[in-house]
Amino acid sequence: MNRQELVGLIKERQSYLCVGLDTDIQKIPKHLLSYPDPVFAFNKAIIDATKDLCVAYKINTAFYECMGIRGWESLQRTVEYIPSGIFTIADAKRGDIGNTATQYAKTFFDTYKFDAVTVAPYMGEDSVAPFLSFNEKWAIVLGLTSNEGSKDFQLQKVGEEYLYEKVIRTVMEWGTPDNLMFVVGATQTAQLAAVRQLAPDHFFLVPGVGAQGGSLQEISSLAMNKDCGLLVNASRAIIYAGNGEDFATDARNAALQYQQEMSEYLEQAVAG
Ligand SMILES: O=C(O)c1cc(=O)[nH]c(=O)n1[C@@H]1O[C@H](COP(=O)(O)O)[C@@H](O)[C@H]1O
Repeated sequence: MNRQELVGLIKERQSYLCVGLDTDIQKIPKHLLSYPDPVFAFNKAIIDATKDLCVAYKINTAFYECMGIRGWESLQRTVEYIPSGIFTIADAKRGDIGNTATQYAKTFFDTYKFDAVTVAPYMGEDSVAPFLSFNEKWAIVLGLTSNEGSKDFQLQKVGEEYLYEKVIRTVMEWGTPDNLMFVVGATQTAQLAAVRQLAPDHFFLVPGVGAQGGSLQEISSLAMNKDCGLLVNASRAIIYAGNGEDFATDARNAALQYQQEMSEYLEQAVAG
């Protein structure tokens, strides 16, 4: 999916919600365990219940890889089930030397047909470049993450600036706002305005609302740009909103709350 299509989808749906399919077989409702592929059965119900409210789904590959071949099958069924026209993210946080990175890019873009992959930039340009060489595909590079450990490296000063600022500034030279996004954690309130100033045109994938306590209101007021420029992810707060027979209805209600709030912020941005 290209940028124009993504921006159009956000406008049409009045939503910048990304539903995170971090599907843990230990946490899904027990009645699904008798299905041939319980993880896919869960994801299918969540997708059916939320597909008109979100603009993206993020599949965190860890939750699938840990189940071996069965997990990869659930992942494939899930990504194929997501309606075309919705942005799909493989949250795989890959990063390796160039020829290996090329194989990772082929895995997620060619074999599984995702629109985007999350990429860890620690190994430098040759590890990121292969993800930027596919038409209408995206690398979503870790910029400033939502977790406590972001203090260990990302928020250390390198000369006058934080390491994360140096990373974002450098990585921006490798791609364009048409094929490169950054991960920016919703919990990083003090830094949100600075990150937006650093990368005014890029989309940010923003995890950390819901279970990690980040505020949708804050991220929206501090980091929205003229094209919205945000994909805000919530995983546990949506997919585990309920745990009974009607878990999908509970997930829909949680997603609807996010979407309604987002539509207000989009309106305010247009008005202001
Ligand atoms: O790249 C990510 O998606 C990511 C980056 C980050 O800084 N923080 C973060 O939580 N994530 C992912 O975003 C999701 C957050 O899940 P919830 O906290 O349940 O909404 C998980 O899949 C995390 O792996």
